[in-house]
Formats: sequence, C-alpha cells, structure tokens
Amino acid sequence: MVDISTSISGTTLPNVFFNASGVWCQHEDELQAMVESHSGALITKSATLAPRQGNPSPRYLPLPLGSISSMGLPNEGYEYYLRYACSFNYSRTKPLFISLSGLSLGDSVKMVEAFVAADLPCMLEINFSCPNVPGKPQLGYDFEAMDAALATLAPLIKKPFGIKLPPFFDIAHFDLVAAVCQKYSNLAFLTCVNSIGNGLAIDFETETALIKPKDGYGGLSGAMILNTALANVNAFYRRLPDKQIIGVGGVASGKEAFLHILAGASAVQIGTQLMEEGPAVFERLNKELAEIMAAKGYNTIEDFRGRLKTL
Ligand SMILES: O=C1NC(=O)NC(C(=O)O)N1
Repeated sequence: MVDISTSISGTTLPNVFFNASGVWCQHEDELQAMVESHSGALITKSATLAPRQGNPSPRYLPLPLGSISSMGLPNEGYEYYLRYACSFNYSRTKPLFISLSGLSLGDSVKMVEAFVAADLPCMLEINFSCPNVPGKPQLGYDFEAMDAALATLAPLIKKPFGIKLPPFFDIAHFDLVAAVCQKYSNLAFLTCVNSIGNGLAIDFETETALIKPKDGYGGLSGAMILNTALANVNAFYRRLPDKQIIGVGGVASGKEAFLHILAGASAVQIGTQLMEEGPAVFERLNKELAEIMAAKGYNTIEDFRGRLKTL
C-alpha cells in the first residue's frame, strides 16, 4: 500500500493535495466542504484587512486549456478567517493554512500581528502575487519591496510560514528571488505558482473580451501553465534545499501531481480543476497518484520527490 502523506514544516498532511487559495475557501461552508473532502489540508481565501467585494463579473471563466480569472481579492476580511482559525478543530487529520494578502505592508503587519497574538497551529501563506487588484502592482515582481516586506514580516511571524509567489520566466529572477528568500530562516515554504498575470481571452464571434474586469485582463491558470509551474517548482527546489516547495499550476490528474513532486514539490495545490470538478476531485487525485506510484514502484513521496533527471 503506497503512502501519499507528506509534511510541511513538520506538520503532517495525510495526503499531498489541498486547495489553492482562492478556490472553495472564501466562506465557512466552502471550507467545511474542504474539511469533509479527501484533501490533505485546506487553505483560506487570501484575506485583506477589510472585506472586499472584488471585481465585477464575469470575472472567472474556464478556457479550453485552463481558465482566466480576475476576482480582485473578494474576501470576508481577515477577522472572519481569524475567527474561523480560532474555532477550527486542530485535532482533525488535516491542517489549516491561512492566506493573507495585505494591500499595503501596514495592512499585512496588522493581520500578521493578530494571527501571531492568537497563537494558533495554523500556518500562514503570505500572498505576494495577486495580479488582479486594479492599480496594485504585485509584490512578487518587485524584489526589493518583497525583501523589505519579508524583513518586517518574518521576525513578526517567528514560526515557520510560507509565501505565494508569481511565476518567474528568467533564470536571473529565480536566482534573485531565491537569494531574497534564503535570508529568512523561518520562511519555510514557497508556494509556486500563482496565476500567470494579465492574460487576455477574446470571443472570436463577438470580438469581445471574455471577462469584465480590467478590459478583460486576468490571471491564466490550469493546463496552459503546467510547464511554467513545473519550472518554478524545480528552480526553487534546486536553489533552496533548506526550504519546501508547494506546487500549484495545471494539476488535473495524478500524472501532473506526480510531475510536480518529481520536480521537487512537497505538497500540491489544486485550483482550476477544483473550481470545475468540486471537492470530489481530491478522492480521484489520491487514487490516481497512488496508482502511478504503485506502477512505478514508489512507496512514499520521498522515494521520488525532486528526483527529476536531466539529459
Ligand atoms: O492571488 C490571486 N491570484 C489570482 O489569480 N486571483 C486572485 C484574485 O484575483 O483574488 N488572487
């Protein structure tokens, strides 16, 4: 019997799969469905200081090879997720992650201070990479600002935490971002990747952009970003041996999950496929990954994690 459990910063996940922040996690009923699903963990929607309605609809659409979305950080405000984290039953088999996405460093500090004061077992994933808030350039592409944010937040958080990064496309950027991350010993994991920002999907017949926000510009996710996601997972796996990578991007079956783990991922988040299939996707992914591992003779995740071969 193969074992698809894993651990992040010493916290055990009964299996490697959980939701990508933003999908099936804005409201308590969605989070409860995640608790009851076959996921190995759950993460909340990126919280801002105040509740947000987000961008006008249509703001999410499946595409032939994935999806385009420009939600604009709709969320209930961080206190809603803090209350949820305070009432969460941590004796359950699966851990809770909390995503925070401050619209300013000051906002991030206030939210982090509140969670640190609550001293809960949940782990923070600080979102540096939302591409869809009009007028807000994402921190993940401003390396000095990201370094400054980490210099403020890492000491406040004290415990192990993670960051959600955008995809990078230049080897020099992998090097620069890894050098920034290496400075923070309690930065324990990197979640790679957020959507590829500001794509444009157009309807051929109506000659119109498919989503409303930002003249139709939105984050690209799903199958079309799998190979970019694998590259980012592996690039940071190679550069940061003391940290863990959570892989996200283009996982629709056990096969893509296997590839993310082979590239170095210690856990795998599901976004577009969860949006399209619902929480039942996790039972299928568990089964498919276990079957692939059995067929290849691997008993645990660590038997093949990061063992990507090159020519
Ligand atoms: O970090 C995010 N990434 C996305 O692709 N979309 C959401 C959002 O727009 O809320 N946030």
